[in-house]
Amino acid sequence: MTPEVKEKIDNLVQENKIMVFMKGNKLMPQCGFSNNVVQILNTLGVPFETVDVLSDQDIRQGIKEYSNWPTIPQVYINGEFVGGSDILITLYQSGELQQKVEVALAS
Ligand SMILES: N[C@@H](CCC(=O)N[C@@H](CS)C(=O)NCC(=O)O)C(=O)O
Ligand code: FES
Repeated sequence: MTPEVKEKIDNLVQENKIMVFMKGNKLMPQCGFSNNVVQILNTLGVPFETVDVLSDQDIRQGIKEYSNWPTIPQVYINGEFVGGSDILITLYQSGELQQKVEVALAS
């Protein structure tokens, strides 16, 4: 990943309390895994930003290196990598995601 791509990702995860790297966008997810994440965050009713990695190959590859995580989607909360679809589902079901989000939005 170039320094420019790293800086772009740094800015995205620092400027948005909940940042989602996904395929497609909120209104039209282009993959079921990305759709899972969007549906969970919509259900929680929290504000979140998204980046469509299908329209930015540098970010698509860069975010995997940045997070040391091989797949999309990737969710960041308060600048911290939380996980992909499976992890979000688990955290949502246990109530931990609500907690994390509340802490992040209050900070
Ligand atoms: N088990 C993963 C599923 C995500 C996944 O397998 N993503 C694949 C297919 S969308 C991926 O990102 N492949 C690499 C790529 O498309 O760049 C999760 O929990 O997020
Ligand atoms: S785009 Fe095929 S599984 Fe995500």
